[in-house]
Amino acid sequence: MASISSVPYALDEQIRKLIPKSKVLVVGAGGIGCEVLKNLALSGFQDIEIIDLDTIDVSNLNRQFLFRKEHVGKPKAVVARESILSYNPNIKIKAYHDSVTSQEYGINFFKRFNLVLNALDNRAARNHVNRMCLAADIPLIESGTSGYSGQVELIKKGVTQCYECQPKPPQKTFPGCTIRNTPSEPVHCIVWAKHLFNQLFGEDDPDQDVSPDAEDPEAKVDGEHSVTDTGNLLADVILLFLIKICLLENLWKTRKPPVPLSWEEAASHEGDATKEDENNVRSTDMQVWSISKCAKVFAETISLLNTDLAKRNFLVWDKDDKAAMDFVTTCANIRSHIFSIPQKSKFATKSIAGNIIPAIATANAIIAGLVVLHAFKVLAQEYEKCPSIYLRKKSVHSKFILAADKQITRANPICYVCSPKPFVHVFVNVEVMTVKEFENELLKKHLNMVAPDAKSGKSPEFNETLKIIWRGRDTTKLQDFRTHGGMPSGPGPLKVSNLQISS
Ligand SMILES: Nc1ncnc2c1ncn2[C@@H]1O[C@H](COP(=O)(O)OP(=O)(O)OP(=O)(O)O)[C@@H](O)[C@H]1O
Ligand SMILES: [Zn+2]
Repeated sequence: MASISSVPYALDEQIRKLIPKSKVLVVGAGGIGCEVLKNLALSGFQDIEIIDLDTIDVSNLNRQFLFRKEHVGKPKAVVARESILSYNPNIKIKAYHDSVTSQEYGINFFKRFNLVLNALDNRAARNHVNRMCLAADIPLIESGTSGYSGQVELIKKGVTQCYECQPKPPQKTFPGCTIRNTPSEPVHCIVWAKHLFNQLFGEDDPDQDVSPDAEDPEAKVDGEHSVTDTGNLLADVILLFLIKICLLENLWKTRKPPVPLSWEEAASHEGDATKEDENNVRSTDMQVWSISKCAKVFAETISLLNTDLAKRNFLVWDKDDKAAMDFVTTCANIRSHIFSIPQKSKFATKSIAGNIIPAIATANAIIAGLVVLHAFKVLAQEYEKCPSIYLRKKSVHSKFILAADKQITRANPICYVCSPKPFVHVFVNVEVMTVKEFENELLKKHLNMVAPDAKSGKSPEFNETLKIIWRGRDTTKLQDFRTHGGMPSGPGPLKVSNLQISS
């Protein structure tokens, strides 16, 4: 038998020497983040920082194994740090309970690390870290899972493509807080309605709790507010979820608050219904129902589902079951109306509801393992050995669940984020677009421009370099925007020196 000293090391000497000297930032301590942190600790990293904005929810416990029942309600980053220290008390590890998009975490914050590992669940935060790492020239390993699928990708300025080099399909998963507290799109209300169906009629699943999340760092509730027991399921549902959400005052400082809707109002309200047209021969499933119709169908469906439930232990949601689909359509539309979100037809709701994807612990573990294997190569600056790797469900065509690109993917030369001369050509109708809309719709929503170092005043390039060419038009409004438009120090890494606006 070979003695321990003769067993070869899994990692070569160069990497073994680099690991304890490297400083790593992990962004997100959720499903992938917990696995990544454990892998880092067990492979000898000595200097780690973690940032996560969320607190621990019961629904996280089945896969975010650094957290236990007694940690529910506590900040993920703080508890993750404590759990990692129990693996190895000698690690230097710092936790931030905050959003990585906050102005405190600007370019200078990122420059302190040798490597950044993303373990996030939303595109806005990913875009932000992408830009920060490009600006600070720090390698970033980007990762994500969606059900049984996943992906790991290296982003290194001047070597690989960046997170924003290619347009991405619409996002399919949503942060829990958005579903429970701050829906802004029809899909958020549809996911919520589906979870509510399971909570009322299905098997108990803490992952699908629809109660407003008072632990959301954006929210704050003063005291406990109990809801009177009306003995009426419909009224209970509306009261319980609406009163609570309206009480989370801090959520509504910068957003339009939800407007509670009583049962009486709902029964007579028309809402955003498709205009009734006597010549309209389209099926009712293709039309957006009025709120009064939603309320009527909702009440009928509840009684049907209750009768069904009396015969079985629980009901299983199925998009092809009429009552289940009527419940989700009407419930999602009533919630959308309350939150001033456009309503959807039953047909559109069905296609969205059929596409909702569960989180799979094993997929997170596999992806996190690959993240840390990539990290070793990045520390040795072997970037060419880090092509993107994809995890996918076993298919009839291939017995492999992992596939890697043949080589690293180079940057898109016209990427407006990472190309050496970023260029954005925007067409706007100056007769209708206001400066505020320009800022909110174009700069923030589409181009995702924020001012990360505004507080520290360390990224003044936006005002200096933004030149808007306003062909033959009155520029007064846009000059106002440049000087007082609320973007004091600009988008940090995204230089828009030759942004052109054409009417
Ligand atoms: N802007 C941000 N700054 C810091 N952390 C963030 C930010 N956006 C998201 N996160 C964190 O990224 C993590 C992503 O993990 P994960 O996808 O497992 O989400 P989750 O909310 O814990 O689980 P689920 O969405 O499945 O309920 C979460 O812990 C979330 O709080
Ligand atoms: Zn790019």
